[in-house]
Amino acid sequence: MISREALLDKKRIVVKIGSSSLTHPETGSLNLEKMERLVRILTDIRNQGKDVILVSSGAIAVGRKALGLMERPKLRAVKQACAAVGQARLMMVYQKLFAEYNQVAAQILMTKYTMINDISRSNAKNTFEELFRMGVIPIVNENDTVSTEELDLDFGDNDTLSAIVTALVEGDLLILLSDIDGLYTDDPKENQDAVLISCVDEINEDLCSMAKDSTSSVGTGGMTTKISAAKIATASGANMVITNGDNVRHIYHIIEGKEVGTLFLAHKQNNFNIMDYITTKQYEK
Ligand SMILES: Nc1ncnc2c1ncn2[C@@H]1O[C@H](COP(=O)(O)OP(=O)(O)O)[C@@H](O)[C@H]1O
Ligand SMILES: N[C@@H](CCC(=O)OP(=O)(O)O)C(=O)O
Repeated sequence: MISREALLDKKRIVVKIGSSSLTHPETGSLNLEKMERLVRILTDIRNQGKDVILVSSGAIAVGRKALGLMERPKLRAVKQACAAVGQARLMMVYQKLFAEYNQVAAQILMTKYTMINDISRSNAKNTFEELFRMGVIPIVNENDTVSTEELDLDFGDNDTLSAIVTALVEGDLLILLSDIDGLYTDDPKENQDAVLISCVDEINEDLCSMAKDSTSSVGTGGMTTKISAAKIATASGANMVITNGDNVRHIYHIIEGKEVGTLFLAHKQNNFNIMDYITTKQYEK
């Protein structure tokens, strides 16, 4: 068994939480108790002297709920309108919760264009660094309201975005909080014989074929996008863990080197270039 001691003393940690972990499945409303525990733990980790980033989904789910839409929106303009309403509400809740612990939080909304353009990418990196110096916890999401799917200029999912952010800030640990314990040999919702994989050393085709899309009404990408995220994060030099967001204390357990979820081991590529992982029709021209 591979020791997880390598996860001890990680200095720069990115935590991503998905919409299905943030909301109650029965009603689609925010799970405030879970958010409260998450905020408390992130603040505590920040208090230990670590740099922390939260990548939070939920803008569309929260906006949808606020606007009373029963179905997941399909039309882009409706999705983008939901995100405009939901992002503001989400940040209002985060700001209130972080303020209870006297922790300053910031909002960073990114699009793929932020990464493609050298100046915006450099500005984003400098902003993250400055926020770390100031002891602030940045809360990141895709700028869904203006992201442009037509030109493949959107990330589309926050698993990939969180890995790109990890690479950008040279983070050393990415934790994906999901609605499931980790990567299984198949989607456990479809296959009862699926078995949890504890550690992944190499992301090969066999592994990719185990990861399926999401079947939830709020989640995006399922395990497919988490594998894409793992490729980026591990190549950039970060370890990545997928774990169940139901128990946010898993964040502590992971940092303590305990066996939780699925660990993807870092394999830093010497010539790692983040742009190799950001493909758009426009960029390829
Ligand atoms: N091999 C697999 N192992 C685990 N979960 C899988 C697998 N393939 C597909 N899934 C699905 O991925 C879902 C988690 O992704 P998603 O719905 O996007 O939520 P989130 O963004 O909150 O993580 C699981 O609930 C599960 O149904
Ligand atoms: N940016 C979108 C979420 C995109 C996404 O990847 O969602 P999820 O699968 O819930 O992490 C939003 O805030 O609604």
